[in-house]
Amino acid sequence: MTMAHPQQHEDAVALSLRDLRAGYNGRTVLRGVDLDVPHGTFGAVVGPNGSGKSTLVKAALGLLAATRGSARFFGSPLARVRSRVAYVPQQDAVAEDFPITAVQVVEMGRYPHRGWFRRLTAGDDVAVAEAMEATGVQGLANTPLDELSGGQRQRVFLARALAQRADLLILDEPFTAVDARTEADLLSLLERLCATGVTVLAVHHDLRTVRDRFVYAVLLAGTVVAEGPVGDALSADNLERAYGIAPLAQPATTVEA
Ligand SMILES: Nc1ncnc2c1ncn2[C@@H]1O[C@H](COP(=O)(O)OP(=O)(O)OP(=O)(O)O)[C@@H](O)[C@H]1O
Repeated sequence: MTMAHPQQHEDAVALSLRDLRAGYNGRTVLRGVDLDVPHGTFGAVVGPNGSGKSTLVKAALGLLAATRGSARFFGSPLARVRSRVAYVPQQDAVAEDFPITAVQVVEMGRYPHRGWFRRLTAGDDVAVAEAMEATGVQGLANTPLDELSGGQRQRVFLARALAQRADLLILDEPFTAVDARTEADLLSLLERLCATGVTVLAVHHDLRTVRDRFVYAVLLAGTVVAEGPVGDALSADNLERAYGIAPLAQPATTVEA
């Protein structure tokens, strides 16, 4: 029997996972995942390559069927609160030959509020324009997606999530294709969003950035090794348990996870 989600004030916990298990083709890659991501936190999911970070995100969002366990968002199944949860997929998951312009991608962020077949309102147009400005892609509005660089595309998908004005933003490796300056800009943007009460949960491989900039971390290695305030979750002991080495003690500035 799976553990029940504890009675929570619906806005205290943005994402709650209980005994989540998921995998591919009969192979389990994630098991026994219990997690409570506090609402309003700036959170990262870290762990070695293949530790199940993307799998966790996809299973939580129902993009991959969990083989056991459950996920709740703000105390409810995702279907009940879909407009409150935005997702920025890993860029290699985005079809490059999708015949669509940048602004059309960002407008998709409004569909959870409007439905697919309703015209966008003036309010939707404002949300789209603000999101494109915040991510610096307003000049690319009419450029086809397949003509954008990887970094530009990443900004456009972040703009789509911002346009949704969701309460929880889940991002899978949002900084992989962007340069250091853009990463710093986007991190600041996410921090500002967080300061307005939005929960951010980003899969991120750079442990130093996570330690320096994030507040909350989930450390994964096929299951949750640690979860909580960054300083506690990423303790030397926990990192050693997850990575088999003490990554932050290494001289390199980043550790691929
Ligand atoms: N579509 C898929 N089909 C089969 N196996 C998969 C699939 N996606 C991921 N896997 C496997 O599941 C395991 C976990 O993958 P996942 O992408 O969740 O790891 P990750 O922690 O996000 O890795 P990385 O840091 O390399 O992005 C890996 O062994 C991977 O090979």
